[in-house]
Amino acid sequence: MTKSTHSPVHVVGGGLAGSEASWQLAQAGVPVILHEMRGVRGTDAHKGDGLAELVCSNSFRSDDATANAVGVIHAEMRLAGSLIMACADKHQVPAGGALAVDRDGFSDAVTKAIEEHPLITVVREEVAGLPPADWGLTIFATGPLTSASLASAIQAETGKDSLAFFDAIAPIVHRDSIDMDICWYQSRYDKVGPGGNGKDYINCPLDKEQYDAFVDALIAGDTVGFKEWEGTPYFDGCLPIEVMAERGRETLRHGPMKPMGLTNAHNPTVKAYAVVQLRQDNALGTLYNMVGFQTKLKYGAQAEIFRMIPGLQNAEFARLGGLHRNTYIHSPTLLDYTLRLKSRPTLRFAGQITGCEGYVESAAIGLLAGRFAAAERTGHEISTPPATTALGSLLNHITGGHLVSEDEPGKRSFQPMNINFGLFPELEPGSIVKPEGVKRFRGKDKTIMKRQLMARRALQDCAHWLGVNLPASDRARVEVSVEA
Ligand SMILES: Cc1cc2nc3c(=O)[nH]c(=O)nc-3n(C[C@H](O)[C@H](O)[C@H](O)COP(=O)(O)OP(=O)(O)OC[C@H]3O[C@@H](n4cnc5c(N)ncnc54)[C@H](O)[C@@H]3O)c2cc1C
Repeated sequence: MTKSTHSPVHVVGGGLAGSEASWQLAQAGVPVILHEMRGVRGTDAHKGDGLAELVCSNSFRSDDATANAVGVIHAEMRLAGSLIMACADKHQVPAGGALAVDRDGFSDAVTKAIEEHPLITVVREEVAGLPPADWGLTIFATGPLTSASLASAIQAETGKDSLAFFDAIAPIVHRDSIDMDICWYQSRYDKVGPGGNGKDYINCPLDKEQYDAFVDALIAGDTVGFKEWEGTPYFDGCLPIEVMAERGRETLRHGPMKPMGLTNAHNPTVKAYAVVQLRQDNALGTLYNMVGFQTKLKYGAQAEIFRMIPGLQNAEFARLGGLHRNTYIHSPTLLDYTLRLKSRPTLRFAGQITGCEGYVESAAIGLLAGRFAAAERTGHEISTPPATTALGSLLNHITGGHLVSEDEPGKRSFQPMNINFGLFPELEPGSIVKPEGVKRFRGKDKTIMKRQLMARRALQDCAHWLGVNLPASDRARVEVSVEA
């Protein structure tokens, strides 16, 4: 390892995040020792030894940087010199508007670039505990399938409740798609919690007929099974909603759908038979999660069944529910804004273990962790991305943009999340205006324009942050055009 006067940064895990973090460090002139256990020890999902192996689908999802949050984060990562995006672009296979890759070609390209970089040394070994003090700056990017011994060591450092082994994810809905002519704001028994005002929840009322139809649909809905190695992690407070429905018709009415302590603001004299509650999910108030609605229903079935709930008939889901094996830390309480562990600031976390979700998001957080560690190692001030960018929005979600809820003090309200426009700050009031010459400017057109404006703002702010010019390529296009 030559040509650098800096001491190395250690990166643990050579997946999407660890490879990207290593690349960013090395490109900034900082030597890296990358520890990857595959080669000596496998995981339950990876098949080979290549770096950045895609464990399931070969898609990086939408590549539309003009109106899709995933496309925007692709474009921002390209601006920041991402290795993962460069290799994905080089090994792209046809997939309509999505960016899909030849998985072996992609992983081989990442492995070659990392192994041939003069400042990176790859060591094939399991890191079974927290590093010795002489390692200095270290990034943990060991992913959703972090080895058991390392997970125990992280848990010992961060506390029993700070590491989750399963996602128990309730669906998250864009607030502006909820019909407030049917729903109303109210906390159960008007309870005022810390920072609340007695109106912290959105409530959706069901009468008996609607409730019965909903329970029937849940019981009949298609579900996804657990993989053999995942086990069946049902534990108290985390039963899938369809399993509760199967246990008895009234179970939900006495559980997550209980109507007690709530009065329908639109119809105060009629008591709802059951109520679905949604709780604010991000500090911006743009996203709401369906309380207690973790589920193993297939995605298509979820959207259809949850839109049966009065007020959610047009619901747009920022993410659907699930229950999966996934190791992740409670980042909002554990990490600072530059992804450092507060209790031990020489350690950073990156990738899915921080509570982001998806290949692209994991690589994006790896990119940030690598840049932050490089700045720290080279004695520069750490520059964080503006909150208006996709990178900044995701970082904000991970490190603190969530809410600590009233009745679940803190811990469980942080859920892994894909990038989506609900994580972006709202536009300036008055930004969305009917284009000249357009006769009908419907709600759908406004939503499209909002996304386009958020995408444009993100790319411009990201280019400014990085000190680069936006390329004139289609991918980084920022024009706004609303079709009516
Ligand atoms: C079964 C499954 C399917 C998924 N499918 C998709 C999908 O289709 N699309 C999508 O966008 N996302 C998917 N994900 C989610 C997620 O985006 C990916 O898991 C992604 O690879 C996460 O990137 P990462 O770099 O954080 O972790 P990984 O890519 O998993 O990389 C972590 C690396 O750390 C290594 N490691 C672990 N412990 C140690 C240790 N103690 N010492 C040294 N090395 C260690 C592992 O071998 C691995 O190479 C899936 C996740 C799982 C578990």
